[in-house]
Amino acid sequence: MFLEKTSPRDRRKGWIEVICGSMFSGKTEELLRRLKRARIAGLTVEIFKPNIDIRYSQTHVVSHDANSIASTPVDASGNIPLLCGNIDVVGIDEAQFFDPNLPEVCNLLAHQGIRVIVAGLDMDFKGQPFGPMPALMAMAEYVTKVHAICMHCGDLAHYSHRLTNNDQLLLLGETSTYEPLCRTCYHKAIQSNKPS
Ligand SMILES: Nc1ncnc2c1ncn2[C@@H]1O[C@H](COP(=O)(O)OP(=O)(O)O)[C@@H](O)[C@H]1O
Ligand SMILES: Cc1cn([C@H]2C[C@H](O)[C@@H](COP(=O)(O)O)O2)c(=O)[nH]c1=O
Ligand SMILES: [Zn+2]
Repeated sequence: MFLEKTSPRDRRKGWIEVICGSMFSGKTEELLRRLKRARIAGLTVEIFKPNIDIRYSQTHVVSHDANSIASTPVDASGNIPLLCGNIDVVGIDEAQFFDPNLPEVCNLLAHQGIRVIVAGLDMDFKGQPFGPMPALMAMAEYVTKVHAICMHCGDLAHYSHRLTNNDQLLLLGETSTYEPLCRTCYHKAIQSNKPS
C-alpha cells in the first residue's frame, strides 16, 4: 500500500504520483483514499476532472462503489494551475481524457511545491497507451499500477475489454460496456470478435 512521504523539513517540496490500471481496478478508490488522508493531515486539497466525464456525476469524482468527492470539472489542463492558489495537494481523475499538455502542467505544479496525484487508464480498449498517461508515468516520482479481477477467469486483469462494436476512442461506460480481463482472456475475446 502506498504510504505518504513524511517530509517535516521539506514542506514545500512537490512531487507527482500516478495511479493507473484498467477499468474497475480501484484507481478512483485509491485516489480518494489518498486525498481523504491528506485532508485528515490538515492539507488543502483541490480535485479536478475533465468536464467530458459525466458518467456518474457532473461535479463529483465517483468510484464504481459510489464513494465520491467534490471536484472541479475543467475543459483543458491549462486551467488547473489557475485554480491552485495556496493548495498543498492536487488530485486529478480520468487523466487519460486530458490534452497532451497535462504532464507539463503536473510538472509545473510539482515544481511549485504541490503534491500531485493523478489517476487514469493506462490503456484504451485496444490495449494501446491512453492519451497523456505514458508521459505522466515517465515523469512521476511514484507510479502505482492497480488491478481488477478478470471477469472470465478470476485472475488479475489489466485490460479493459469493450463489449460493443463502437470503434471510437472515447466511449463513456461501465459494466454494460466494458469488462476487465487478464492477458489470456483479453486475447481470446479479441480473436473471437474478429470476422473469420
Ligand atoms: N472485475 C472487478 N474487479 C475488481 N473490482 C470490481 C470489478 N467489478 C466491479 N468492481 C468494483 O469496482 C470497485 C473499484 O472502483 P473504482 O475505484 O471506481 O475503479 P476504477 O477507477 O479503477 O475504474 C471495486 O472496489 C469493486 O467494488
Ligand atoms: C477503455 C476505455 C474506457 N473509456 C471510458 C469508459 C469510462 O467512462 C472511462 C474509464 O473509467 P474508469 O474510472 O477507469 O472506470 O473511460 C473510453 O472512453 N475509452 C476506452 O478505450
Ligand atoms: Zn482471465
